[in-house]
Amino acid sequence: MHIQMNSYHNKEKLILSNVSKSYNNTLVLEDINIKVNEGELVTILGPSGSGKSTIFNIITNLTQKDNGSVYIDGKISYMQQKDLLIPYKTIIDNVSLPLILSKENKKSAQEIVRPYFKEFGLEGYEDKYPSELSGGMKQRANFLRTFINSNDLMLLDEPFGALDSITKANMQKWLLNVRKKFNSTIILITHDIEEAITLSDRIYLISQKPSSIKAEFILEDKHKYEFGSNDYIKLKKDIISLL
Ligand SMILES: Nc1ncnc2c1ncn2[C@@H]1O[C@H](COP(=O)(O)OP(=O)(O)OP(=O)(O)O)[C@@H](O)[C@H]1O
Repeated sequence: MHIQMNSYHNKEKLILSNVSKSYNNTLVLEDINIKVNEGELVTILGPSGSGKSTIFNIITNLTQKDNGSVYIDGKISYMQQKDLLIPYKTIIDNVSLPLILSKENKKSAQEIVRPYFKEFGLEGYEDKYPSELSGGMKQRANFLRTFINSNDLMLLDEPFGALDSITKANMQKWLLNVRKKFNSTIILITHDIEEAITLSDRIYLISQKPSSIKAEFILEDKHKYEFGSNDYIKLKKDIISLL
């Protein structure tokens, strides 16, 4: 079980140095440099096809890099873009899966995950099936399963991409609260500029073909970037001008 409640130490949890990748002789990622500190929420922001998922696949070893190095301190969990809930298993069984895979018996796995259902807005849905949940709830269940696997270093690929704008806004607020409570380290992929500004401590802007990091934005004083503030509008303009 890897749920941790760390305090912020400014310790590096992930470093990608000069990572490059080609597919069929086409350079997709060129000299990617990314650093993530403990307790940070860092966003990789870029257009579709710019290689964002490939970065996550390299971090998790699903894809081999051609060059560069990857340093990881801790246990990674990965929430991929697609909904991976198993349709014929209940929500509690879906969420328990990482523990069962690490040899926990079903009953004790359920005892471990059950207390989190309230915090994740899933209370009362333990014994339902994925098809009985709304899109937002399914994503919270997906997120809880990822969190149960490890909240040490969470990789979230477009976690709210498929949601309507109201559900998305609620989920963003909810993620910020959960993240503050558990001090998780999170790297999140998005192509949504507003989402990146709302959620991030830091944003890496990735350009296209071949993809490299075009800019890094540090949002030191988060409350200055509240929706519609001068800093928010200026940052959005700066990002758009670079895309
Ligand atoms: N296994 C693969 N074989 C060949 N090409 C691939 C493979 N995986 C990704 N690519 C190509 O690499 C590029 C980057 O893909 P990737 O999925 O990483 O982008 P992305 O930024 O995550 O896009 P999206 O936001 O649409 O998911 C694309 O041009 C894609 O077609």
